[in-house]
Amino acid sequence: MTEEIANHYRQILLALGEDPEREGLRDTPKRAAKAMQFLNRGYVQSLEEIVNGAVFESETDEMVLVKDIELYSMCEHHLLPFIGKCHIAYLPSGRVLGLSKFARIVDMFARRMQIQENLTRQIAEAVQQVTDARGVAVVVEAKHLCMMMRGVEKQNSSMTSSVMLGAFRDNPSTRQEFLTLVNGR
Ligand SMILES: Nc1nc2c(ncn2[C@@H]2O[C@H](COP(=O)(O)OP(=O)(O)OP(=O)(O)O)[C@@H](O)[C@H]2O)c(=O)[nH]1
Ligand SMILES: [Zn+2]
Repeated sequence: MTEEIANHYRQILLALGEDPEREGLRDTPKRAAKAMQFLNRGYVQSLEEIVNGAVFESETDEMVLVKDIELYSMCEHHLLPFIGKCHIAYLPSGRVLGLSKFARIVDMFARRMQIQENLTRQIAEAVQQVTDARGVAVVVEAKHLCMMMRGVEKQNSSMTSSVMLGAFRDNPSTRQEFLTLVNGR
């Protein structure tokens, strides 16, 4: 599979007028293929595998917030990166999720071709699924290279997307508490 992707990169370089056999580019198709596979490895992961049973019984029913999870994803329209942060909160109902697993869930969905809105929803639904929480809130803030280095060329714009499930959707004070915690840096 790496070899097949590398062959396509070789064709792209040729079509761009480059010489894929020149010294600096000789290994580039293979490197680029490996990099692209890495950036899309989320397709070959499953939620069960990454959570790996790290869901623990707990009496707590207070909001848990994991803030500033770094996020690197690929815009499915331009195959260019978008880069940002993800904040996840949930209201446990008898079970809590291992802390590192939030970052792993973010990565599993970010390492695919995405648009930010779908990524945000997939993260929220996965956390809901594994914790069976009373509510889940996810905010993603990201900068899209497709808007920065090409197209409209806006260097300072960023996009914020959110998904609120359960109590975060139904209860304005729960939602407000979350937004205050996220914005209070
Ligand atoms: N909603 C949303 N739009 C995105 C995301 N990533 C890229 N886009 C947008 O997808 C749109 C694709 O628009 P098109 O007009 O088909 O493509 P284009 O001609 O390359 O558009 P420009 O970027 O405006 O030059 C653009 O407006 C992008 O800014 C994302 O995560 N969410
Ligand atoms: Zn794009």
